[in-house]
Amino acid sequence: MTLPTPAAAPPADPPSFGTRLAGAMQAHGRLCVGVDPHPQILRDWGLTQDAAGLREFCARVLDACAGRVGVIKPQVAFFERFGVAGMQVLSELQQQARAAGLLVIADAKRGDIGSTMAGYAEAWLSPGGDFAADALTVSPYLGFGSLQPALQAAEQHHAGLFVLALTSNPEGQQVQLATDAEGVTVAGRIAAAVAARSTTAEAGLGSIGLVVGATTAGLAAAHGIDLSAGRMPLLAPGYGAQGAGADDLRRGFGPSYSSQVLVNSSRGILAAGPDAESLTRAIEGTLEDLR
Ligand SMILES: O=c1ccn([C@@H]2O[C@H](COP(=O)(O)O)[C@@H](O)[C@H]2O)c(=O)[nH]1
Repeated sequence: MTLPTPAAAPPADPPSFGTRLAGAMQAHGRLCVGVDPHPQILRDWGLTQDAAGLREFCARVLDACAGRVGVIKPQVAFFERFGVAGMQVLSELQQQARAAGLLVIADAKRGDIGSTMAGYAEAWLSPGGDFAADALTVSPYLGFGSLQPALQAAEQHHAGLFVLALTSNPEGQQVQLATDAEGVTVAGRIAAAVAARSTTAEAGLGSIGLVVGATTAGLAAAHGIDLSAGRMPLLAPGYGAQGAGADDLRRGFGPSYSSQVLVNSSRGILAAGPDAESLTRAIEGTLEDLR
């Protein structure tokens, strides 16, 4: 008699992005290093303006980040400018970073009508895809509802989204602080919509968060925007090169700072390179400043 082969146990679901992010922040602090290979930074680092220069830049940044920070945020624009070869380097960076235990937030700021949004979500969030990331930045300015396919994909793939709410650039306020008939700002409506979607079922943080600038966080309270609802992760660019300091972050985010805020610094860290020791010192000094 042949015995039936026992059914293999289904693979366990990975923890949600919010759980992974909370763990990474607990282990390594609240710094996200921005991987922004600006033309000037490649020049300053003595690297060529091509895919080879880009690849060397990424290898050095990755070496400095692995084991020291929990999260990196490649700026897709600076890879895209080198065409297919640049995007190949981005794909390699994302895969190597994730294999080294870093979370990767792809800063691609995607946003389109729903049917097209599904294509973007598949490209950036499907596990096994060339550009698979832990989380993606998205723009809600075609209407929050247009992000529905990305919200679904994030849930299906245990990934995260950071929805632009109150961006770090001053020009953003013309749109983001405009008010509707009830006097509620556009950013406030987006924050409320994200908070309603944020799932905190596992531990710590939700998986759908907001981008709120380190330079603009103070405007949230001034305009009645609740950033603490739903324990949304808050990605805060604008620290360092754009002028905001740790005091601005603490004041601007108030009680949300200690539990929800992941601070991005790109040029502020990269300006210390290419010397590995100086890069490491910049990362460690920034981690200390943000503690
Ligand atoms: O509101 C936003 C959203 C995204 N960014 C991006 O973050 C980095 C900031 O770089 P720094 O060199 O630290 O200023 C960059 O990739 C931006 O595109 C942002 O600045 N503000």
